[in-house]
Amino acid sequence: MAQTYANYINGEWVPSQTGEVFPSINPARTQEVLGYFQKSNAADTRHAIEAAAESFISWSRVAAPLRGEFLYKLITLLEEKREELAETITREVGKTLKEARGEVNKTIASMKQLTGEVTRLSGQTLPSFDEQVFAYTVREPIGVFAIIAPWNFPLGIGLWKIVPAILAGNTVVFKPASNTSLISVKLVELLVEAGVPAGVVNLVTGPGAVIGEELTRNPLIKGISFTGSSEVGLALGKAVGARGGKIQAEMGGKNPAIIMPDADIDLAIDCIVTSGFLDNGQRCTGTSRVIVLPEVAAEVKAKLIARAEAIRVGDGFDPNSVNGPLADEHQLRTYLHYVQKGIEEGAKLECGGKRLQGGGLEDGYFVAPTVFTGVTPQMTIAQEEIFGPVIAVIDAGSFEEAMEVANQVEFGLSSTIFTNDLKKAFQFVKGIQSGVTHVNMPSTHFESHYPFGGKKISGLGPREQGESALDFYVELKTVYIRP
Ligand SMILES: NC(=O)C1=CN([C@@H]2O[C@H](COP(=O)(O)OP(=O)(O)OC[C@H]3O[C@@H](n4cnc5c(N)ncnc54)[C@H](OP(=O)(O)O)[C@@H]3O)[C@@H](O)[C@H]2O)C=CC1
Ligand SMILES: O=C(O)CCC(=O)C(=O)O
Repeated sequence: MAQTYANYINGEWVPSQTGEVFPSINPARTQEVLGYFQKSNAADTRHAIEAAAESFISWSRVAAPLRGEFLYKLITLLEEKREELAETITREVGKTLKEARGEVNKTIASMKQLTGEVTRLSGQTLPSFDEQVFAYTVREPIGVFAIIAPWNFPLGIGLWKIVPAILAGNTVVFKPASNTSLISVKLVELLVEAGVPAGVVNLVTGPGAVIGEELTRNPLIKGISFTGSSEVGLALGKAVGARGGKIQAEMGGKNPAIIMPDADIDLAIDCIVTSGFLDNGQRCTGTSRVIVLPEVAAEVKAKLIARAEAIRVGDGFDPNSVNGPLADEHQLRTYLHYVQKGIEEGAKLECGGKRLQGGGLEDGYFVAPTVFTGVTPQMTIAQEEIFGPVIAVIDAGSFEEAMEVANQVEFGLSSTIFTNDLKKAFQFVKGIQSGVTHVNMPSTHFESHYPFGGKKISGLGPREQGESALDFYVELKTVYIRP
């Protein structure tokens, strides 16, 4: 019988007032329950919010450099438990062990980047018009923040939201994605072991809509940092904004890759396979549209299809697997829905497009990497985020048309172009409507010391990561002093 895990409120592991639990399962073997978690309600959420509000009084008064002390211990713990954490991620999300190790490594890099931030909580001093007046700005903590994290990078995204929030002197209520509750409990255990005081980080597991409603309505919550679907993120932004709260939402993408006639095609294909198919395309920065110029269209299509067909899908612990299963049944249904949509709307299904169930894959959410050609920019599979291993290849007659197609979506997170023409590369960088962009690189490439976030419906609020990481969690105070 799998273990039952509690919520973490005010420094104690406590059950939900509902008395109910829900399972988190292994998407590679759906009968395997990894643990049972609290099915929390509004009252549990209020309990966590009130504990966080009480702790804010003392935590916000701790000198900023001292608040950062826990981070050194946290990094050591992440390094010591690297393999155990990666294995938990593979077991719960389905991604291969190699990808899971990559997530842990990126998380450590991101935490290292944040170590100096508490001593860089700088303001400005500017000369006043009055020579008797000394004026400056300070950055102050705000109160309790809600952290709502997704399942695709449960350790990384959870920590790169929680840690800046508390470094800045705030306290948090953390609501992880339900299907990654186990790794999220482990994440909170690490913060506790690293010495984060009681009440500073509070964990509430359970249904997003129920917990989300209380987090959105409760005036003690000063802001919400969210990563997930645009549908939920935009709704949260509207609701929390209506009562004067803050929102930072990192949402979906429909990221284009343009392939120019002069591109190194093999490099382009390598990058697109990495960014579009690995992790089953379950990345907000994943390439889902390949826009190709006529001179190289046939070569690109043939090579992309061959590479998609060669991807080996299996349990994430099998060293021969390149892709594991999709994260859950919802993802499987979404994938099958969009495949059907693509066929119905007249795109040509070149490969994949189906659930894989033979040879030991019977009991998991395994699917085949999928390529559609003959896709037009208006088709649903060219417009909506699929978040699965599906690439839509769109033909464009010229660079100008390719740019138009690339920008003809509601999303604006990441993008890439493959070309050796410097002029075209700069034209692309200038004209593309995305928060992150690349030249001759995968659209998923990401380094935690640069700001990260999207334009259009891909992002709301200040950027995460880099030197902007704490911006969302502080307010400026302007001080004028006449001694
Ligand atoms: N930008 C990104 O990195 C991500 C994008 N997505 C996109 O979203 C699609 C659906 O995935 P899904 O996991 O359902 O995404 P959601 O946006 O529904 O979930 C993301 C997080 O929000 C929580 N949540 C759900 N509903 C609410 C609500 N009403 N109020 C507050 N919080 C809520 C979820 O909790 P719970 O798990 O309990 O529902 C989870 O913690 C994917 O197919 C993909 O397109 C998904 C994940 C990450
Ligand atoms: O690449 C990463 O580390 C995670 C970025 C992210 O949030 C995503 O692509 O979903």
